[in-house]
Amino acid sequence: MKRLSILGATGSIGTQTFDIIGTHPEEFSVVALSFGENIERALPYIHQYRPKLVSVKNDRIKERLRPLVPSSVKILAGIEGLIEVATHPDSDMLINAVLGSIGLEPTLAAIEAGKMIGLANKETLVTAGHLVMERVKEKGVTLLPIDSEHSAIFQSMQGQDKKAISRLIITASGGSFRDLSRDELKNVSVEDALKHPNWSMGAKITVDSATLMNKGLEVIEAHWLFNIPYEKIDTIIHKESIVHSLVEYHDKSVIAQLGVPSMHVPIQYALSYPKRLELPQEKRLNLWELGALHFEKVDTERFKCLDFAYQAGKLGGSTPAVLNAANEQAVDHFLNKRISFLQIEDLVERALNEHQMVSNPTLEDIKEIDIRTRQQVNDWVKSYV
Ligand SMILES: NC(=O)C1=CN([C@@H]2O[C@H](COP(=O)(O)OP(=O)(O)OC[C@H]3O[C@@H](n4cnc5c(N)ncnc54)[C@H](OP(=O)(O)O)[C@@H]3O)[C@@H](O)[C@H]2O)C=CC1
Ligand SMILES: CC(=O)[C@@H](O)[C@H](O)COP(=O)(O)O
Ligand SMILES: [Mn+2]
Repeated sequence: MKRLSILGATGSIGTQTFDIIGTHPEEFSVVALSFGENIERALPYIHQYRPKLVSVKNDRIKERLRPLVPSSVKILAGIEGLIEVATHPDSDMLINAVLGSIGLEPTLAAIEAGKMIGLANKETLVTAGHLVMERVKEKGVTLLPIDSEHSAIFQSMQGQDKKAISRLIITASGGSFRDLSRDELKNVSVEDALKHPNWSMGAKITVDSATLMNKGLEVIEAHWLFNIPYEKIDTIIHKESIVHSLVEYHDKSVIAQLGVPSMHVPIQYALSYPKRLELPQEKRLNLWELGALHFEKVDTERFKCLDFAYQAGKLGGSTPAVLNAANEQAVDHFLNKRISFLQIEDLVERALNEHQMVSNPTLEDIKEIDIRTRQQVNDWVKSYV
């Protein structure tokens, strides 16, 4: 029985993690979980799995939750709570599915506590990949990808000679606006941005998918996870999201992982690794139903964020943390209808241009840069209106 801590339990990844736990109750239990504000969604999980510890976004939510759960459940709030969930002494593995750079510190704390980690929170590696991977190595901790592309790459590397990898090829659906012209992108709505063609995900990552920033974040995530230079990481548009990513080897052999677009598969693989459990509720991939799979080059003229991410990744130091913070804040403004879709990339570009890079940032540097960048973006947005 693997005992789990889950951050972001009420989100898209969090709830699909519970689907897997529910499918294999003999394999997994939940000792601690966190969520933000969605008490209604969290309550059934708390009552069914009886975690010892629950953490919420703030004291207001904590007070609302207290009378609704058994007194034996300890309730915490804020970043301290996330860290306690991530490092709970009774847990074997952390599933980090919280949204945003707030996920970094709990990941680092879990590594220090020697926990196995299933990582959906890509912001952890984007903001501080150098710190995270150094500690992973030193502590000998197992860090397993949940992001579908990284799970595909990881699966395509099993049993292979890692030194013989010549290229990673990360597939991108192209997002909600894949076929729109630059001119048409000027006036797209939030509602349209949230209509992802293939995946049902949280709002922020769905917008990132539409700007192609998600692919940019994934390039940086792959660089750190697999220790591959940026020059050897390619991206390609694949509108069906069936080939989840590919690994090319020196002998030009290319190994890929395929499947219907469902996060159940990578979540379960991380949970059960190195075992493969049955996944009866998931659809089979019948290629004959699709007939054809399509691939095309990414148009970085129409979607600038992917290039920004490559540039930030290559510059390194504190630059990816700025990219991420500016993007998180800009997407939040877009979702709240304060800025237009293309202003997301303007704000990210401006933040990158104004940043004085710190070459080997500490956790404290990164936290400070994250706060400062968000403030800058907020000030710029205020000046727009
Ligand atoms: N969704 C997907 O298919 C994929 C997601 N990912 C990554 O996984 C992560 C989660 O994404 P997704 O599940 O889509 O996001 P969601 O927005 O669906 O869920 C986010 C979760 O984080 C919680 N949360 C948000 N802010 C806070 C906070 N300040 N304190 C505590 N908890 C908080 C939310 O709580 P509440 O809602 O209760 O407020 C919710 O449980 C992201 O890093 C994303 O990039 C990666 C690959 C695929
Ligand atoms: C499911 C998943 O892993 C997402 O990150 C997905 O990749 C988003 O799709 P695109 O960014 O390719 O549109
Ligand atoms: Mn992904």
